[in-house]
Amino acid sequence: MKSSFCCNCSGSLGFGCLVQPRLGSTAFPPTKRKEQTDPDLFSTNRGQLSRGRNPEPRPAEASHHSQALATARARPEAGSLSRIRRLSSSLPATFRTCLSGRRKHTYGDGNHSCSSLYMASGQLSRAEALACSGCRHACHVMLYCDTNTLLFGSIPIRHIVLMQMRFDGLLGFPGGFVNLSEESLEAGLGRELLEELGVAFQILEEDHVDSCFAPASSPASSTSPRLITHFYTKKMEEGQIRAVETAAVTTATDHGQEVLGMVRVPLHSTKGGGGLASFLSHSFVGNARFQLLHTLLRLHLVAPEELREALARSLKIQARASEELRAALARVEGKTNLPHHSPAHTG
Ligand SMILES: O=c1[nH]cnc2c1ncn2[C@H]1C[C@H](O)[C@@H](COP(=O)(O)OP(=O)(O)O)O1
Repeated sequence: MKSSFCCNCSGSLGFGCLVQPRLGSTAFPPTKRKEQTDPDLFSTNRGQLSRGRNPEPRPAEASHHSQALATARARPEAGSLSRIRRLSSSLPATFRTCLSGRRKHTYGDGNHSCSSLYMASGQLSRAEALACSGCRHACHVMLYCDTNTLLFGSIPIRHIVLMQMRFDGLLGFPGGFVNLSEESLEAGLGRELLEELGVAFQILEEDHVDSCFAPASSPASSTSPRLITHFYTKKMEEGQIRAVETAAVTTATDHGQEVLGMVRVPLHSTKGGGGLASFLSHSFVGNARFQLLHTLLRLHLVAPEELREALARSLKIQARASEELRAALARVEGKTNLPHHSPAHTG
């Protein structure tokens, strides 16, 4: 998570080493990603100006520019970056602040946000994201593999998907902030992965899935530069995933500090309604839950109907948890019915 480039890893695990031998890190080469895509529950309309299934009214003066921008985004090759910049400079001032990264983005009735005004769910193309000089950038990756392992000898696990428990108690993907003045998105992500997982990865541009304006973490953060999160996926072999899990607790410099542990996402459902539903009811950092859900569908790791069911159960689990928390808080505040606290036993 921090930018120090220290690694005290053990020897190579046989996938080739991408860092200095003295670092002795495990390393994984790039993999060619051939992932299927399809229309899904969480359509992101990547690279388009459409605002999804519930379009909001668009100010008339913006529509001409928006159409031109849409065309530029739709054809990301051949000078589109400069074209997007040129077009954005001709946008009304309120629209320009969106692209320049400052979070002052109210328009008209004040209810629209940069992401909802003319971008679907805050989604933006890679070129547009890179053109945002005033934005901060963070990259995260979902590492996953297929598996034949059976839980309790009968429940197929099907896929291993890695996330991590962060220092702040939230679930997220490995990765972190990237400094675009010093490194590319992928190089920065590789640096973060080395720190957090103790493994050198070569993440490629073709592993990039989407870029998105992050939701504001608090009202107080409304004046700070906007954060764009870039999301990647990387399919690996099961042995490589196991090696990552081992390195993450043995050689990663961030282990026990910024990263409290790697976790596998349970994709199955137990008879009692646990598994994926329980996992989804936990707290996630930023838009990590959305990234997970979208990717599970996009890669066909979970069927849409299974996911719907898990989400419905998840809401019930959360409602129950809210009740428990409210009751616990009432007990703590009222200091009634608390378990009797006795001095430590001395034996
Ligand atoms: O998994 C994630 N998905 C989307 N956004 C994320 C995720 N993890 C963190 N974030 C957001 C919120 C954080 O403030 C920034 C930076 O990420 P982080 O991993 O905390 O960065 P450092 O390791 O401290 O560089 O991105």
